[in-house]
Amino acid sequence: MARRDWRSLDESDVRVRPGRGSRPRSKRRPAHADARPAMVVGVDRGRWTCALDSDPERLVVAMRARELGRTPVVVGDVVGLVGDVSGQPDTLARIVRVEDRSSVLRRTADDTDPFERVAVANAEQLLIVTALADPPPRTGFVDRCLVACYTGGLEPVLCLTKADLASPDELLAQYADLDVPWVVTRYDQDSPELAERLRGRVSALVGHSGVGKSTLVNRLVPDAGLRTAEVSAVGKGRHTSVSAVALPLPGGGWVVDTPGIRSFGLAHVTPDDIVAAFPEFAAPAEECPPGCGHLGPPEDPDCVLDDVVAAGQARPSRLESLRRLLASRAGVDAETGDPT
Ligand SMILES: Nc1nc2c(ncn2[C@@H]2O[C@H](COP(=O)(O)OP(=O)(O)OP(=O)(O)O)[C@@H](O)[C@H]2O)c(=O)[nH]1
Ligand SMILES: [Zn+2]
Repeated sequence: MARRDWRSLDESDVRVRPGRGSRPRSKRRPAHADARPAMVVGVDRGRWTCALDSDPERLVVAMRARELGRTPVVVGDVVGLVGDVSGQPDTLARIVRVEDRSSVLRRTADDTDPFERVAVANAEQLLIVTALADPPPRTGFVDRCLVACYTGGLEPVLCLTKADLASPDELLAQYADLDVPWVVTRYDQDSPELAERLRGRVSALVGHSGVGKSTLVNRLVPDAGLRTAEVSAVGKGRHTSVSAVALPLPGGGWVVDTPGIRSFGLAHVTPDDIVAAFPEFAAPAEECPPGCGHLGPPEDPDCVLDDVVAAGQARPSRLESLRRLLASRAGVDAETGDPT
């Protein structure tokens, strides 16, 4: 990446002209110092739709510059653009740099692509959309989302829909020990609380089919369908599965819808990555035998985390929650034993 090259310059790259003042001049200037910052809001077959200065009204279509090499560029990425950034029809800018990411969500490997790839970059929070009924909540799915958040650097938020059909109390009780923020919604009412939580931030949304995610997005983003068509293949009559699309919120901020993403890739996540999200267990876990999965007996009979609870240094329910997440990483629903 151009920016890395520039950062890695050392004294030998700087030439001081003798007798001409003391201003050092670098032999190589940072490539494309004039590149304009933009956020990627949609990706479709070798074309990236970007919002110049993160302004949803200034969309620019870009291709990747050859110098980027294989650096992946995904929705949410902050990129540097050069060339024609007018956004006029049939113009094409070039992406010359991708800024470091503050968070990542990986999609699971599937039949068409055996690798877990980053699907969304730089989202601050993940809205885990789950219906309270019809379809019934799947805690295995929620748990996998939580693990993806803890290891990808996002704040999780439980978004419980269809509150007109069932009470959230039972589900919330299961997550009380994890201190996950939550909002409850229903399609016949606005949720000022949710709007407030999303305002000015980049939030990814994930949920199974039928939980009411489209209903939610349509309520939050005026012209959501039109916007989606604009930045994806949908409007061109192609039937490609859209990986992710960033939609602007009227009050500022973005929601990143993730159609086609059913779950997140956790194959790269280790048990210790998950334990790190539990401060009271993270340090003691270092005393566990090498390779301990921290599940406790019978899988991990010498795991010390049980001792932490026995010594009164952590609540038993916290260890239960931690172990439920550890089990979800393995792709097995802790409740039903079914694959998630
Ligand atoms: N009772 C009730 N039904 C709802 C609510 N929100 C959505 N629904 C209904 O649930 C069904 C699914 O809603 P969608 O918004 O299409 O769900 P989705 O998650 O986007 O599902 P896909 O489009 O399949 O991805 C529709 O029939 C909605 O009318 C709600 O708050 N209460
Ligand atoms: Zn252990």
